[in-house]
Amino acid sequence: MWRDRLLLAATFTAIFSADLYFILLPKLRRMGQGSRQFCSCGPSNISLPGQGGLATPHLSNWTYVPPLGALTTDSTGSKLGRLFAHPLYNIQTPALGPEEKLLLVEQLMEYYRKKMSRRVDHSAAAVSNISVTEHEVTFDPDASWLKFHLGINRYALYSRDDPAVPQLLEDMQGMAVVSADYTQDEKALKGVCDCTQVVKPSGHHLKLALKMHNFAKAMFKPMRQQRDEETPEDVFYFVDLQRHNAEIAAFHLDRVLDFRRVPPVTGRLVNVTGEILQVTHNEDLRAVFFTSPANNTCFFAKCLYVCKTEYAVCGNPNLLEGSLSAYLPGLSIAPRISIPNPWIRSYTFTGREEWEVNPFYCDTIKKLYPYNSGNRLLNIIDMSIFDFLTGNMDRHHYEIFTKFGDEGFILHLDNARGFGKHSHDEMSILAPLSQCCMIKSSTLVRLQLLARPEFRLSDVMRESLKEDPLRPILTEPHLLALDRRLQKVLRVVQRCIRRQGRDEVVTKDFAKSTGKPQTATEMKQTR
Ligand SMILES: Nc1ncnc2c1ncn2[C@@H]1O[C@H](COP(=O)(O)OP(=O)(O)OP(=O)(O)O)[C@@H](O)[C@H]1O
Ligand SMILES: [Mn+2]
Repeated sequence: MWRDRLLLAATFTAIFSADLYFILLPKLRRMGQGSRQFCSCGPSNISLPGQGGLATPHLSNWTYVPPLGALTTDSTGSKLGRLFAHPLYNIQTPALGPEEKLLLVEQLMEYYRKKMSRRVDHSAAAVSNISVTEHEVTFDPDASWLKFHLGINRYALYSRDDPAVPQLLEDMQGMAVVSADYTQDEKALKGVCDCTQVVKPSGHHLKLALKMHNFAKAMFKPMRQQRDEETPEDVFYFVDLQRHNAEIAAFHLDRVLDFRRVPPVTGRLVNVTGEILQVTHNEDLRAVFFTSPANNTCFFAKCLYVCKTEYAVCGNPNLLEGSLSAYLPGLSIAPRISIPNPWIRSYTFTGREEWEVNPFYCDTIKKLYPYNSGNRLLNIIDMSIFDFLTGNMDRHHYEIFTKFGDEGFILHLDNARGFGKHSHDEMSILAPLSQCCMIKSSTLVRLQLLARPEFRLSDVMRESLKEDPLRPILTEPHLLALDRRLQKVLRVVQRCIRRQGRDEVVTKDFAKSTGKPQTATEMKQTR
């Protein structure tokens, strides 16, 4: 009996020691290593992309800093908070030299001071013949939109913890609108569309530039479709409506993916009478306003095939939902060029582009400047993943800032044709990825993270979109489609790896561009 007890005690001690040695101790050691790995006290050795191209700097230069700001805290067990606190989302770029910033403070202030003085002259002249509500405009050098402009650098439009971004979203939601006008591209068009072509030249959509009382400017796209309406099957992507909620959701998705290539976008209820009709100096814009039989104030786009009143948008009776996208710095101070997407679609009923019929299309592209070196092709592939997730087939061009030359990031502007069909995944949008079989390592690890249940893409997007005043921005089926599509992206990558090997497919954020940065003229010649 006594011997039995001794035997039992000895057995338990042995089991406990084995457990301690083989399981608990290694676990503790791993935890210890883990906290050292991501500490802010020295160079990081995260097993992530290692080589660092120009648009993704070398990791040994990057340091982990604890998350900052309301967007990144995790006091309530939020998945988004945990995502943004993850080491992958806290790798800081090295200190930026003046050449790596888009704008210099003095240059920007001077530019806007001049613009302000011109505005005073203009409004004084304009009041004489039309009754426009004149609002006070004040130039605030500390305004969030100026801080956003000043934060743009060669890596992204804003940094993760930049407090100017949430501030800018808040300002765009609540500030008084002091003027409204057509956007530049719409003015260039002067309401004319060539209807012999299926594709309009540009910008026949209802979109306006709104200016706030602190001189902030935003592009307004009104609501044209209910959240739960799906694009009918027989509608071509190029005649599909633009969706204000797609613009908003795309900004959030781009931030969740950590690209930061979409300017900040927020939803807002706009008073079409008080904040557009009564503050515009543009006679053409005033002329497209009318009152509907239901006594709602409406306006329509001045273009041949959407100028009819049945295509108008109406307030209820004055309030209308829309997206507001923060303007980028003007082209005269921060020039950008627009480059045709190599995977452009034909924009006709019958046409086929080469990429649709030639499975080796990418081999040709890889040899062509500027896709033959640097990050450009990988950035196009990032963009195709982004567009596939939203279902946007309308990426005919992309824009880059000329200042950063070939190594600059690609702007993801105009996302309004995404989120049209939740029940369909348009695999052809992924053609750059599936045909080139290349992906940045940094993009892949983030996608893998977002596929895990603890960070599930639909969950972090649902949470992020709750911050918008027009919530809910996406219906549940659209949110769930994001998870399904993410799995499809990962499957395409897996297939590539199986065929070609990991080293060929997963690019360690790419080698440096071999050539010197090109001038704008050189770049234009290649278009
Ligand atoms: N946030 C922004 N700041 C500054 N310019 C912008 C911004 N968003 C868009 N633009 C400019 O306005 C142009 C038209 O915008 P957008 O593409 O969103 O409208 P669109 O009606 O779909 O035009 P298009 O038919 O040319 O695609 C863009 O190509 C871009 O140059
Ligand atoms: Mn467009």
